[in-house]
Amino acid sequence: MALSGYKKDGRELRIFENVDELSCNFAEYIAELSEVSIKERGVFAIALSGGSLVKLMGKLCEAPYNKTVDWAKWYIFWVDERVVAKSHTDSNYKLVKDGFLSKVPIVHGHVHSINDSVTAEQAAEDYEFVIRQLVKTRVISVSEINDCPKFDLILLGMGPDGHVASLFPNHPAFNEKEQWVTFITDSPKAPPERITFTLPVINSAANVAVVATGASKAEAAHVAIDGAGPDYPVLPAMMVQPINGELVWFLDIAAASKIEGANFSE
Ligand SMILES: O=C1O[C@H](COP(=O)(O)O)[C@@H](O)[C@H](O)[C@H]1O
Repeated sequence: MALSGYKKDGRELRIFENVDELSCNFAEYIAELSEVSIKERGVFAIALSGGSLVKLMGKLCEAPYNKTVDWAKWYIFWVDERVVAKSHTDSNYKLVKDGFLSKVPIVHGHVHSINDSVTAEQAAEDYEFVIRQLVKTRVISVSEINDCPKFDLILLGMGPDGHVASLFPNHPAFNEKEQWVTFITDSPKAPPERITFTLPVINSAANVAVVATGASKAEAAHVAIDGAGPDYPVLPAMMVQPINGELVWFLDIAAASKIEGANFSE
């Protein structure tokens, strides 16, 4: 049960005493959205980030979800990826494969990872092409507002600097409005070469979750949720504002400790 769950400026904040409780609620949230989407559209198109998020999805691989979720209808994408071999320890694909995909029966052909044998620029172009084909066949829905893909769910982690996906503060990729998938070759966090969904794609999703745990994320969570002060750049995390979708932040107490008005009584 969340210590605190409330709406703030159109986004729902769910704050948990510890990561175990957060993980339980997070799994329930994903399973419920999967059920709704499969009922409405026959498929569930979910885009995952890497980082600490993947471990926090662990309960989905356990009972009851391993048996109750309709895994055959899931289509998997990556919100961002490091341009390294799929077997490399820095690969978000490898992280998700080892921590999630290898534990649930998702159809191999429904797993859409990047081409890791080309440049970052080409990988971004190829990945956008794949997504465009799947929008045409409506495996991925389309936004009613713009021509962007409308993923059923986008899962984002947040770095201590307030980055989401591979959109970093003060980096030009953060302002990309035309492409669905862009690339960077100078990521402030290693490895330098990455591809990433752009903000218009993230903000066109039907549902977006941002997950942040630990004290190192407290300042960025405060700035992203309460708004930037004069000393702060605009953080990518604060620009996550789905146009026509639902946004939920999942935080543990440590990450939520600086949020104004966060109420930790049950
Ligand atoms: O580099 C990345 O970092 C973010 C945040 O990672 P975390 O370990 O601090 O949660 C992650 O969401 C992104 O996918 C990844 O490429």
